[in-house]
Amino acid sequence: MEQKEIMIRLKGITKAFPQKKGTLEVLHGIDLDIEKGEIFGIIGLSGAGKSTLVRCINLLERPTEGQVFLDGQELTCLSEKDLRQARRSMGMIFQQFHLLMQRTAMENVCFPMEIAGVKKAEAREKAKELLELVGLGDRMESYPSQLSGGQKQRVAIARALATNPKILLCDEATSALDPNTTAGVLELLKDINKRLGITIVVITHEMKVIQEICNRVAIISEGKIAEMGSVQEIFRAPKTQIGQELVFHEGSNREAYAGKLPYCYRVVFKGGISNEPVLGRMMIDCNGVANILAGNTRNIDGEVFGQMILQFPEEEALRKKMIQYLKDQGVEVEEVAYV
Ligand SMILES: Nc1ncnc2c1ncn2[C@@H]1O[C@H](COP(=O)(O)OP(=O)(O)OP(=O)(O)O)[C@@H](O)[C@H]1O
Repeated sequence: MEQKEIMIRLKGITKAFPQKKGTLEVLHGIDLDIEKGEIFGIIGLSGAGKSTLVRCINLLERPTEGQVFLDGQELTCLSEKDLRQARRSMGMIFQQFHLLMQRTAMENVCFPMEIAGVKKAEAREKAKELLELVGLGDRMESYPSQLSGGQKQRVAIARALATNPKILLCDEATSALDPNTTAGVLELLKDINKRLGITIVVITHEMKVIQEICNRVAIISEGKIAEMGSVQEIFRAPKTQIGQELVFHEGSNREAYAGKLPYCYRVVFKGGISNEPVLGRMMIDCNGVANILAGNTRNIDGEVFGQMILQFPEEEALRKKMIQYLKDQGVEVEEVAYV
Protein backbone atom coordinates (compact mmCIF):
# COMPACT_ATOMS: atom_id res chain seq x y z
CA MET A 1 0.00 0.00 0.00
CA GLU A 2 1.17 3.51 -0.77
CA GLN A 3 2.76 5.11 2.29
CA LYS A 4 1.21 8.54 2.85
CA GLU A 5 3.48 11.31 4.04
CA ILE A 6 2.27 13.22 7.06
CA MET A 7 2.33 17.03 6.92
CA ILE A 8 0.68 17.83 10.27
CA ARG A 9 0.78 15.49 13.24
CA LEU A 10 -0.99 16.32 16.50
CA LYS A 11 -0.24 14.06 19.43
CA GLY A 12 -2.31 14.22 22.60
CA ILE A 13 -3.20 17.91 22.26
CA THR A 14 -4.88 19.26 25.35
CA LYS A 15 -5.71 22.92 25.87
CA ALA A 16 -6.99 24.43 29.08
CA PHE A 17 -7.69 28.13 29.64
CA PRO A 18 -7.31 29.63 33.10
CA GLN A 19 -10.60 30.79 34.56
CA LYS A 20 -11.36 32.89 37.64
CA LYS A 21 -11.81 29.60 39.44
CA GLY A 22 -9.67 26.74 38.12
CA THR A 23 -9.30 26.06 34.40
CA LEU A 24 -11.54 25.31 31.44
CA GLU A 25 -10.29 22.37 29.39
CA VAL A 26 -11.37 22.96 25.81
CA LEU A 27 -9.41 20.24 23.99
CA HIS A 28 -9.03 16.81 25.53
CA GLY A 29 -6.13 14.88 24.01
CA ILE A 30 -6.52 15.24 20.24
CA ASP A 31 -4.53 12.89 17.97
CA LEU A 32 -4.64 13.75 14.30
CA ASP A 33 -2.56 13.12 11.18
CA ILE A 34 -3.06 15.29 8.11
CA GLU A 35 -1.41 14.03 4.95
CA LYS A 36 0.74 16.01 2.56
CA GLY A 37 -1.28 17.57 -0.23
CA GLU A 38 -4.72 16.82 1.14
CA ILE A 39 -7.56 19.20 1.89
CA PHE A 40 -8.60 18.25 5.39
CA GLY A 41 -11.76 19.50 7.07
CA ILE A 42 -12.42 20.05 10.75
CA ILE A 43 -16.10 20.51 11.44
CA GLY A 44 -18.12 20.97 14.60
CA LEU A 45 -20.82 23.03 16.19
CA SER A 46 -20.10 26.42 17.69
CA GLY A 47 -17.92 26.13 20.80
CA ALA A 48 -16.65 22.63 19.93
CA GLY A 49 -13.05 23.84 20.00
CA LYS A 50 -12.29 24.12 16.26
CA SER A 51 -10.64 27.54 16.36
CA THR A 52 -8.64 26.60 19.42
CA LEU A 53 -7.45 23.46 17.65
CA VAL A 54 -6.38 25.30 14.52
CA ARG A 55 -4.60 27.91 16.63
CA CYS A 56 -2.76 25.08 18.36
CA ILE A 57 -1.49 23.87 14.97
CA ASN A 58 0.44 27.09 14.33
CA LEU A 59 0.96 27.62 18.04
CA LEU A 60 -0.87 30.93 18.20
CA GLU A 61 -2.16 29.02 21.23
CA ARG A 62 0.34 26.90 23.12
CA PRO A 63 -1.18 23.51 23.86
CA THR A 64 -1.26 22.72 27.57
CA GLU A 65 -0.09 19.22 26.73
CA GLY A 66 0.88 17.34 23.60
CA GLN A 67 3.06 17.78 20.57
CA VAL A 68 2.62 19.42 17.18
CA PHE A 69 4.75 18.33 14.22
CA LEU A 70 4.92 20.08 10.86
CA ASP A 71 6.49 18.07 8.06
CA GLY A 72 8.38 16.00 10.62
CA GLN A 73 9.63 18.95 12.69
CA GLU A 74 8.33 19.25 16.23
CA LEU A 75 7.05 22.81 16.71
CA THR A 76 6.16 22.46 20.37
CA CYS A 77 9.80 22.32 21.41
CA LEU A 78 10.99 25.35 19.39
CA SER A 79 12.11 28.64 20.90
CA GLU A 80 9.93 31.70 20.09
CA LYS A 81 12.54 32.81 17.54
CA ASP A 82 12.61 29.46 15.72
CA LEU A 83 8.86 29.29 15.93
CA ARG A 84 8.54 32.67 14.20
CA GLN A 85 10.62 31.24 11.39
CA ALA A 86 8.56 28.02 11.26
CA ARG A 87 5.31 30.02 11.16
CA ARG A 88 6.30 31.30 7.72
CA SER A 89 5.56 27.76 6.52
CA MET A 90 2.00 28.14 7.76
CA GLY A 91 -0.39 30.58 6.11
CA MET A 92 -3.71 31.39 7.71
CA ILE A 93 -6.92 33.03 6.59
CA PHE A 94 -9.84 34.07 8.77
CA GLN A 95 -13.54 34.82 8.52
CA GLN A 96 -12.92 38.55 8.98
CA PHE A 97 -10.00 38.75 6.50
CA HIS A 98 -7.81 40.86 8.86
CA LEU A 99 -6.40 43.07 6.10
CA LEU A 100 -4.56 46.32 6.81
CA MET A 101 -7.12 48.93 5.80
CA GLN A 102 -4.60 51.71 5.11
CA ARG A 103 -2.71 49.58 2.61
CA THR A 104 -3.57 48.56 -0.93
CA ALA A 105 -4.05 44.94 -1.95
CA MET A 106 -0.47 44.95 -3.26
CA GLU A 107 0.89 46.39 0.01
CA ASN A 108 -1.09 43.90 2.08
CA VAL A 109 0.42 40.99 0.17
CA CYS A 110 3.90 42.53 0.43
CA PHE A 111 3.58 42.93 4.20
CA PRO A 112 4.65 39.43 5.36
CA MET A 113 7.53 39.55 2.90
CA GLU A 114 8.65 42.93 4.32
CA ILE A 115 8.72 41.35 7.76
CA ALA A 116 10.69 38.40 6.41
CA GLY A 117 13.25 40.84 4.96
CA VAL A 118 12.49 40.22 1.26
CA LYS A 119 13.73 43.06 -1.00
CA LYS A 120 10.97 45.46 -2.04
CA ALA A 121 11.17 44.87 -5.80
CA GLU A 122 11.23 41.12 -5.32
CA ALA A 123 8.28 41.29 -2.92
CA ARG A 124 6.26 43.37 -5.38
CA GLU A 125 7.01 40.94 -8.18
CA LYS A 126 5.85 37.99 -6.06
CA ALA A 127 2.77 39.89 -4.81
CA LYS A 128 1.82 40.66 -8.41
CA GLU A 129 2.05 36.97 -9.33
CA LEU A 130 -0.04 35.99 -6.33
CA LEU A 131 -2.70 38.61 -6.92
CA GLU A 132 -2.95 37.40 -10.49
CA LEU A 133 -3.22 33.82 -9.23
CA VAL A 134 -6.20 34.75 -7.03
CA GLY A 135 -7.87 36.64 -9.88
CA LEU A 136 -7.15 40.19 -8.72
CA GLY A 137 -4.60 41.21 -11.34
CA ASP A 138 -6.66 44.32 -12.07
CA ARG A 139 -7.28 45.36 -8.44
CA MET A 140 -3.73 45.51 -7.08
CA GLU A 141 -3.88 49.18 -6.13
CA SER A 142 -7.35 48.99 -4.55
CA TYR A 143 -7.79 49.47 -0.81
CA PRO A 144 -9.76 46.86 1.17
CA SER A 145 -12.68 49.31 1.51
CA GLN A 146 -12.96 49.31 -2.29
CA LEU A 147 -13.18 45.51 -2.51
CA SER A 148 -16.06 43.07 -1.99
CA GLY A 149 -15.93 40.40 0.72
CA GLY A 150 -14.89 37.72 -1.75
CA GLN A 151 -12.15 39.97 -3.17
CA LYS A 152 -10.89 40.78 0.34
CA GLN A 153 -10.64 37.08 1.09
CA ARG A 154 -8.71 36.61 -2.16
CA VAL A 155 -6.23 39.28 -1.04
CA ALA A 156 -5.95 37.48 2.31
CA ILE A 157 -5.26 34.21 0.48
CA ALA A 158 -2.57 35.87 -1.65
CA ARG A 159 -1.04 37.34 1.50
CA ALA A 160 -1.09 33.93 3.22
CA LEU A 161 0.76 32.44 0.24
CA ALA A 162 3.43 35.15 0.17
CA THR A 163 5.91 33.24 2.36
CA ASN A 164 5.58 30.01 0.33
CA PRO A 165 3.83 28.09 3.11
CA LYS A 166 3.60 24.32 3.26
CA ILE A 167 0.12 24.53 4.76
CA LEU A 168 -2.80 26.91 4.61
CA LEU A 169 -5.12 27.06 7.62
CA CYS A 170 -8.59 28.41 6.83
CA ASP A 171 -10.68 29.32 9.88
CA GLU A 172 -14.31 29.82 8.78
CA ALA A 173 -12.89 31.52 5.69
CA THR A 174 -16.19 31.57 3.81
CA SER A 175 -18.61 32.05 6.70
CA ALA A 176 -19.05 35.77 6.02
CA LEU A 177 -19.60 35.30 2.29
CA ASP A 178 -22.75 34.69 0.26
CA PRO A 179 -23.18 31.28 -1.44
CA ASN A 180 -21.91 32.37 -4.88
CA THR A 181 -18.86 34.11 -3.48
CA THR A 182 -18.25 31.12 -1.20
CA ALA A 183 -18.26 28.79 -4.21
CA GLY A 184 -15.68 31.00 -5.98
CA VAL A 185 -13.35 31.11 -2.97
CA LEU A 186 -13.62 27.34 -2.42
CA GLU A 187 -12.85 26.78 -6.09
CA LEU A 188 -9.79 28.99 -5.70
CA LEU A 189 -8.60 26.99 -2.66
CA LYS A 190 -9.02 23.76 -4.62
CA ASP A 191 -7.03 25.25 -7.48
CA ILE A 192 -4.24 26.40 -5.14
CA ASN A 193 -4.08 22.95 -3.57
CA LYS A 194 -3.77 21.35 -6.99
CA ARG A 195 -1.39 23.83 -8.56
CA LEU A 196 0.91 24.52 -5.62
CA GLY A 197 0.48 21.22 -3.76
CA ILE A 198 -0.19 23.06 -0.51
CA THR A 199 -1.87 21.08 2.28
CA ILE A 200 -5.06 22.88 3.31
CA VAL A 201 -6.93 22.63 6.61
CA VAL A 202 -10.48 23.93 6.50
CA ILE A 203 -12.28 24.77 9.73
CA THR A 204 -15.99 25.23 9.34
CA HIS A 205 -19.39 24.60 10.89
CA GLU A 206 -20.90 23.97 7.43
CA MET A 207 -20.93 20.45 6.01
CA LYS A 208 -21.45 21.75 2.49
CA VAL A 209 -18.07 23.49 2.63
CA ILE A 210 -16.47 20.19 3.63
CA GLN A 211 -18.32 18.33 0.91
CA GLU A 212 -17.29 20.88 -1.67
CA ILE A 213 -13.52 20.66 -1.24
CA CYS A 214 -12.25 18.25 1.43
CA ASN A 215 -10.86 14.76 0.99
CA ARG A 216 -11.07 13.79 4.66
CA VAL A 217 -12.80 15.26 7.66
CA ALA A 218 -12.66 15.13 11.45
CA ILE A 219 -15.84 15.92 13.36
CA ILE A 220 -15.01 17.59 16.63
CA SER A 221 -17.44 17.70 19.50
CA GLU A 222 -16.80 18.99 23.01
CA GLY A 223 -13.06 19.12 22.46
CA LYS A 224 -12.71 15.54 21.17
CA ILE A 225 -12.68 13.92 17.76
CA ALA A 226 -16.05 12.22 17.51
CA GLU A 227 -15.54 10.74 14.08
CA MET A 228 -12.97 10.89 11.30
CA GLY A 229 -12.81 9.51 7.79
CA SER A 230 -13.16 10.25 4.10
CA VAL A 231 -15.86 12.81 3.33
CA GLN A 232 -17.67 10.22 1.22
CA GLU A 233 -17.68 7.65 4.03
CA ILE A 234 -19.03 10.12 6.53
CA PHE A 235 -21.63 11.47 4.15
CA ARG A 236 -22.85 7.96 3.33
CA ALA A 237 -23.04 6.65 6.87
CA PRO A 238 -22.20 9.00 9.71
CA LYS A 239 -21.73 6.87 12.81
CA THR A 240 -22.12 9.34 15.64
CA GLN A 241 -25.09 11.46 16.59
CA ILE A 242 -23.15 14.66 15.97
CA GLY A 243 -22.08 13.31 12.55
CA GLN A 244 -25.69 12.53 11.70
CA GLU A 245 -26.84 15.97 12.78
CA LEU A 246 -24.23 17.69 10.65
CA VAL A 247 -24.83 15.51 7.58
CA PHE A 248 -28.60 15.05 7.69
CA HIS A 249 -29.51 18.65 8.21
CA GLU A 250 -27.28 19.91 5.50
CA GLY A 251 -29.26 21.17 2.58
CA SER A 252 -32.37 19.17 3.34
CA ASN A 253 -35.67 20.40 4.51
CA ARG A 254 -35.25 19.91 8.25
CA GLU A 255 -38.84 20.86 9.01
CA ALA A 256 -40.00 18.08 6.71
CA TYR A 257 -38.80 15.42 9.05
CA ALA A 258 -38.09 17.12 12.35
CA GLY A 259 -41.72 16.99 13.35
CA LYS A 260 -41.19 13.74 15.25
CA LEU A 261 -42.44 11.67 12.36
CA PRO A 262 -42.03 7.96 13.00
CA TYR A 263 -40.23 5.49 10.71
CA CYS A 264 -38.05 8.06 9.02
CA TYR A 265 -34.89 6.86 7.31
CA ARG A 266 -32.16 8.53 5.36
CA VAL A 267 -31.17 6.73 2.18
CA VAL A 268 -28.07 7.50 0.17
CA PHE A 269 -27.74 6.58 -3.50
CA LYS A 270 -24.48 6.54 -5.36
CA GLY A 271 -25.05 8.25 -8.68
CA GLY A 272 -27.47 10.86 -7.34
CA ILE A 273 -31.21 10.80 -7.07
CA SER A 274 -31.33 10.08 -10.79
CA ASN A 275 -31.26 6.49 -9.44
CA GLU A 276 -34.69 7.13 -8.04
CA PRO A 277 -36.30 4.33 -10.16
CA VAL A 278 -34.91 1.98 -7.49
CA LEU A 279 -37.48 3.54 -5.19
CA GLY A 280 -40.28 2.99 -7.67
CA ARG A 281 -39.27 -0.64 -8.10
CA MET A 282 -39.10 -1.11 -4.35
CA MET A 283 -42.63 0.21 -3.95
CA ILE A 284 -43.98 -2.03 -6.73
CA ASP A 285 -42.06 -5.17 -5.78
CA CYS A 286 -42.76 -4.83 -2.05
CA ASN A 287 -46.25 -3.49 -2.54
CA GLY A 288 -45.74 -0.67 -0.05
CA VAL A 289 -45.43 3.10 -0.21
CA ALA A 290 -42.69 5.35 1.16
CA ASN A 291 -43.13 9.12 1.49
CA ILE A 292 -40.31 11.25 0.16
CA LEU A 293 -39.82 14.01 2.74
CA ALA A 294 -36.65 15.61 1.42
CA GLY A 295 -33.94 14.99 -1.11
CA ASN A 296 -30.91 16.46 -2.77
CA THR A 297 -27.84 15.56 -4.79
CA ARG A 298 -24.26 16.25 -3.79
CA ASN A 299 -20.96 16.09 -5.60
CA ILE A 300 -18.44 14.78 -3.09
CA ASP A 301 -14.81 14.39 -3.98
CA GLY A 302 -15.71 13.90 -7.63
CA GLU A 303 -18.58 11.44 -7.15
CA VAL A 304 -22.29 12.15 -7.20
CA PHE A 305 -24.47 11.06 -4.29
CA GLY A 306 -28.14 11.59 -3.66
CA GLN A 307 -29.73 11.61 -0.25
CA MET A 308 -33.38 11.35 0.63
CA ILE A 309 -35.35 11.27 3.80
CA LEU A 310 -38.10 8.67 3.45
CA GLN A 311 -40.93 7.75 5.73
CA PHE A 312 -41.68 4.02 5.61
CA PRO A 313 -44.97 2.29 6.49
CA GLU A 314 -45.95 1.57 10.07
CA GLU A 315 -46.32 -2.19 9.50
CA GLU A 316 -43.05 -3.64 10.69
CA ALA A 317 -42.74 -6.65 8.36
CA LEU A 318 -43.43 -4.52 5.30
CA ARG A 319 -41.07 -1.79 6.47
CA LYS A 320 -38.26 -4.29 7.01
CA LYS A 321 -38.87 -5.84 3.60
CA MET A 322 -38.67 -2.46 1.86
CA ILE A 323 -35.52 -1.47 3.72
CA GLN A 324 -33.88 -4.80 2.92
CA TYR A 325 -34.83 -4.34 -0.74
CA LEU A 326 -32.96 -1.03 -0.86
CA LYS A 327 -29.95 -2.43 0.98
CA ASP A 328 -29.80 -5.31 -1.51
CA GLN A 329 -29.57 -2.70 -4.27
CA GLY A 330 -26.51 -1.19 -2.58
CA VAL A 331 -28.39 1.79 -1.15
CA GLU A 332 -27.34 2.99 2.33
CA VAL A 333 -30.32 3.09 4.65
CA GLU A 334 -30.15 4.50 8.13
CA GLU A 335 -32.83 5.38 10.60
CA VAL A 336 -33.09 9.06 11.46
CA ALA A 337 -32.99 8.16 15.08
CA TYR A 338 -32.80 11.48 16.80
CA VAL A 339 -35.88 13.27 15.44
N1 LIG B 1 -8.71 32.62 25.04
C1 LIG B 1 -9.70 31.94 25.64
N2 LIG B 1 -9.91 32.02 26.96
C2 LIG B 1 -10.89 31.32 27.56
N3 LIG B 1 -11.74 30.50 26.91
C3 LIG B 1 -11.58 30.37 25.58
C4 LIG B 1 -10.56 31.09 24.87
N4 LIG B 1 -10.65 30.76 23.55
C5 LIG B 1 -11.69 29.88 23.44
N5 LIG B 1 -12.24 29.66 24.65
C6 LIG B 1 -13.37 28.76 24.94
O1 LIG B 1 -13.11 27.52 24.33
C7 LIG B 1 -14.29 26.92 23.82
C8 LIG B 1 -14.06 26.55 22.37
O2 LIG B 1 -13.93 27.74 21.61
P1 LIG B 1 -13.51 27.74 20.06
O3 LIG B 1 -13.53 29.15 19.59
O4 LIG B 1 -12.28 26.96 19.87
O5 LIG B 1 -14.73 26.93 19.46
P2 LIG B 1 -15.21 26.86 17.95
O6 LIG B 1 -15.56 25.43 17.72
O7 LIG B 1 -14.20 27.47 17.05
O8 LIG B 1 -16.53 27.70 18.00
P3 LIG B 1 -16.95 28.99 17.12
O9 LIG B 1 -17.22 28.45 15.76
O10 LIG B 1 -18.17 29.47 17.82
O11 LIG B 1 -15.78 29.92 17.21
C9 LIG B 1 -15.39 27.93 24.05
O12 LIG B 1 -16.08 27.54 25.21
C10 LIG B 1 -14.67 29.23 24.27
O13 LIG B 1 -15.37 30.07 25.12
